[in-house]
Amino acid sequence: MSVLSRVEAASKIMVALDKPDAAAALALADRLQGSGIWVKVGMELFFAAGPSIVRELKSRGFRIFLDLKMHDIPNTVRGGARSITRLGVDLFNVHGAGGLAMMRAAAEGVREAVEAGGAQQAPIVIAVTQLTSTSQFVLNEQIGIAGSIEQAVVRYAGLAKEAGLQGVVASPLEVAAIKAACGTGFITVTPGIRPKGSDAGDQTRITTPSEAVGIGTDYLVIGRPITAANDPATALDNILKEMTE
Ligand SMILES: O=C(O)c1cc(=O)[nH]c(=O)n1[C@@H]1O[C@H](COP(=O)(O)O)[C@@H](O)[C@H]1O
Repeated sequence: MSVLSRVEAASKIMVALDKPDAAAALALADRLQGSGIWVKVGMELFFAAGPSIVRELKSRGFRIFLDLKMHDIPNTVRGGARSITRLGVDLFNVHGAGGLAMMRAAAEGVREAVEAGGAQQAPIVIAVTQLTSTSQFVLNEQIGIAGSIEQAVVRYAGLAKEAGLQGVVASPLEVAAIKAACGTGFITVTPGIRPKGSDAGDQTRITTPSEAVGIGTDYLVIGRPITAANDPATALDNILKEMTE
C-alpha cells in the first residue's frame, strides 16, 4: 500500500463537530481551517444551530457530512432528502434499518431536488449499518438480531447498494467484508477511531487511525480524540502524522 501524503490523509478525515451551539462549533472549525479536512454536522449541533450552520461552514471552505441518520417511512425520507440536498451538503446519511424502499426514496429525493434546479450538486448518500457503539452482545441479546456484527453490516451494505446509495457507515473492522461484498468503489465512512491511549468512551468497535488506513477505509470520522483535546489542532496534526507514516 502506498504511503498517504498529508493532503490525502486530511481529505480522508471528517471531524465531528459535536458542539452545543454555532459559536462553539465555529470556534473549533476555525482552529482546524485550512487543513483540508471535512467536518461532520450531527444532531447536537444541527438541532441547536439549524441550517445556517451548514452555510457558515461552507463559506469557510469545508466539505460537509450532514449526519442526521434519517429513519422514517419512504415518503418522509424522500422529502427530507430533497431538503438536505437543497442545503448544499456534500454527503448525508440515512439509516439502513429503514430498508430498501426507504433508501431508494432517499436517492430519489436527491434526484428530484437536483432536477428541480434547487440544488447545485447531488450529495453522496450513505446508509448507517450497525452503530459503532453496538457490540456483539447488544446485537444478539438486546436488539435480537442473530449472527455476527459483520454479517449484519454486510447485509445492510448490500441493501444500500441495491437501493442506489454510494456507501455506508460502519466500523473500520468491517471494511474488508463490505468492499468484498459491494466492490472497492463502494464508500466506507468509519467512526470508532481511537488513537493509541485515548479513551474508547461509548465506542465498542474501534481501531487506531493508522489501522483504519491500512484496512483501506475511505473516510475516518473522528470526534472526541480531536474535539475534546486541549489543543484540537495539535491532536489533528498528530493523527495526520500517524496516517502518513
Ligand atoms: O453516522 C455516524 O457518523 C456515526 C455512526 C456510528 O455508527 N458511530 C458513530 O460514532 N457515528 C458518529 O461519529 C462520531 C464519533 O465521535 P467520537 O466517538 O467522539 O469520535 C459521532 O459524531 C457519532 O455520532
